[in-house]
Amino acid sequence: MTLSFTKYQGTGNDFIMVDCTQNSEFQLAKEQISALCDRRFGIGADGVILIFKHEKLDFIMDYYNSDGSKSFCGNGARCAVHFAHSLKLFNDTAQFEAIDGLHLAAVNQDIVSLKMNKVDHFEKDDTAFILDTGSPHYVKFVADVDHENIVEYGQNIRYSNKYKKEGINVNLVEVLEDNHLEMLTYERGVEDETFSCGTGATAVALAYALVLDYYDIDVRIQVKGGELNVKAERMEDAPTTFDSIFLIGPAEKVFVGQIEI
Ligand SMILES: N[C@@H](CCC[C@H](N)C(=O)O)C(=O)O
Repeated sequence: MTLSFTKYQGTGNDFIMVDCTQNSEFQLAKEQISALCDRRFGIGADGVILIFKHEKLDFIMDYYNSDGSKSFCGNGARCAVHFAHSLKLFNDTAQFEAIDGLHLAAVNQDIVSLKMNKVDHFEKDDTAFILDTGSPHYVKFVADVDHENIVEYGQNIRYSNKYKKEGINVNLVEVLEDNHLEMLTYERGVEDETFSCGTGATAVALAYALVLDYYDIDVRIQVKGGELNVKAERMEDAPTTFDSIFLIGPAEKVFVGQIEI
């Protein structure tokens, strides 16, 4: 069978998009997803996203990591919104369903602003923060990310007894200046460093607010593939709760193609 796809990237986190709006039964096996994402023998990507029609909303986003596992992906969602916009599934603002529930988003040229779901608790693991921003994240502040080996560090945490069953995404973050951070991410499901992680950037921004006791959050975050912006509000009467969380950044169509699967 010939599969038509569109390749996207959002700050270097890259995805294979498949328009399934005319084929609600379409699915890919785990082995097919891994083969498509393979950077030597396939198209190459961190994940695959299937876009389906929704009865009431603008679309459904079905995200798969490169190993075929499912989760929510913030950068993938921003790219999916840009792709759905190019398919004319909505005008300026979108409402769509993903694995973690409903999301709102807006497109302005190549910048996509994505509303993330409320985060109402966090945990500490020694000095690291554990937050679920649609996918689970381990956030550790370090003095200088340039001196860190994120793959080695990430694998040690992700495959530790505590996390090996469910897996966790691991982020190392350096504070460059007030409200300006730099981060590295090791992603479960890709099992490697990625150039960016949207749910990770969101977790990092919330952890930063917890450390500095900030309530009005507006943070710029340098990732390997560019820059993301996270805005959020921390509730004065419930300080472990964050709402009105927005992940903002570029999403770019890279190429279109067809491949035999
Ligand atoms: N790159 C993503 C996160 C993708 C999901 C993650 N690998 C997991 O399995 O939890 C993002 O931009 O959020």
